[in-house]
Amino acid sequence: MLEGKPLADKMRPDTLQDYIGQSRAVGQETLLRSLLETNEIPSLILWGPPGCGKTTLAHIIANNSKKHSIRFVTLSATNAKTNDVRDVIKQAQNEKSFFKRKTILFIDEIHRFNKSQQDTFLPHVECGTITLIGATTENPSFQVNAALLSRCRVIVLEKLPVEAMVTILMRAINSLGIHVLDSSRPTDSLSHSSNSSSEPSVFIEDKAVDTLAYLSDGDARAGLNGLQLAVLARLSSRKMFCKKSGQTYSPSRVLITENDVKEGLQRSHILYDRAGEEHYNCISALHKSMRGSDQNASLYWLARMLEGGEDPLYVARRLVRFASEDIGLADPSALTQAVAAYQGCHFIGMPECEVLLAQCVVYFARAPKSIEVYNAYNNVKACLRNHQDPLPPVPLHLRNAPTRLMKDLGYGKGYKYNPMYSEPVDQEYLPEELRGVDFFKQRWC
Ligand SMILES: Nc1ncnc2c1ncn2[C@@H]1O[C@H](COP(=O)(O)OP(=O)(O)OP(=O)(O)O)[C@@H](O)[C@H]1O
Repeated sequence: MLEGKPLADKMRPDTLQDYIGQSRAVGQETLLRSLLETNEIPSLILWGPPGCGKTTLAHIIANNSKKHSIRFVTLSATNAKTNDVRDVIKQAQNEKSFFKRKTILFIDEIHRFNKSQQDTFLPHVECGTITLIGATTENPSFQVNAALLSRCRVIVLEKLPVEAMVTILMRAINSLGIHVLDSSRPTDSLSHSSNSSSEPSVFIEDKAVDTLAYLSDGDARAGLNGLQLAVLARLSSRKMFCKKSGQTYSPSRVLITENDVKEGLQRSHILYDRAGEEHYNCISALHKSMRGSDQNASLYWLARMLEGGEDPLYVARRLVRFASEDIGLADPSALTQAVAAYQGCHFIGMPECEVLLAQCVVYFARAPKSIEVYNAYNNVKACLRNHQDPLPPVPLHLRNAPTRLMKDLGYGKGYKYNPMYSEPVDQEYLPEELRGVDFFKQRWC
């Protein structure tokens, strides 16, 4: 549950029953609630502060619409182009005329579209080709075209109150299997709980939950991601190297305190999707920055991953690969550095191991680079894979001859044992048909 997507995305509710707070907008007696229940969705502008549930409400409407065969298309104004909007509208027109299917178009951060982009969908909202749902943190009176605004119902969502935040956090805490510790009975349940599994039991102080709910300032995403980072940070620093025994010791219980959640909250805006695209984008940026010998960029991408909750061992594994792939024989000790950094991370965990990785990353950015071995090895692989006939036999003189029969068959015959010669030995080591090839110079495709 803690791996992969940010917790806030995983906890996004699918139904109105699980949508907490916002009773003024979607409470039992509201017009919007009855429209949603009868699936008569008008064009809407959802206006509210970050993390209060605008996208979540759109997601609930989407879920409901799909049950009624209504298409739900999402675009984000941060990266969609006018042509993307035109494509959606064209398809909506086809769906409407050929299959009588309605289309709801959700535009996140609609205020980022300029006036002429917003004008693109105005006539199509007017004639009912699309139902528009726009989400914005900005006052729509200033950021949405007056003509478009007049065709949409504006729904004002409020900053989530502390009680709603507690409910949302508690739901996540329960689904993560975390136990809440009653601070009026200090460490009681912590010391009496038994745990036979290899996974540690995670506890959170009740006052840490209250503090997190309070400090999230009505932003459920910040609260949930802050919780996730606090738990991840505690779990990775759980492994301690026990100097006396020389072994890794992992306590079976982990306690999340008020300080942990405060720290998690401070970093919640940089939490990123550890299984998604961002994870691969960042590691690729790190790899390329080191390859380009840019020590500042290398450190930046490293910190962005670690601060975002990345597993330090994942980064360390990439460094081991980099040491050979990009530095290679230009500095063979790079591999030793990378393996040492990997082991160091394994012993001490986060946050202590971050400086080990930083040292290694800067070493690599500054190191001379050579892809000679990497290229040559790829050539050998290509040579083997492209070989049409059966692969050539191992030359007889290179074969081992542990039995009499093998000796009689000529195994090892004529082999020149190099240490016996004071001069370079003239001897072939490749199969006959490859004599003279140079994998370091020739290129195999
Ligand atoms: N009212 C709510 N009930 C339950 N969970 C909520 C609610 N509002 C937000 N959340 C949780 O917070 C996460 C973030 O909310 P959401 O993406 O809907 O915010 P938003 O208002 O669209 O924010 P932004 O403007 O930053 O995009 C959701 O994935 C969900 O887990």
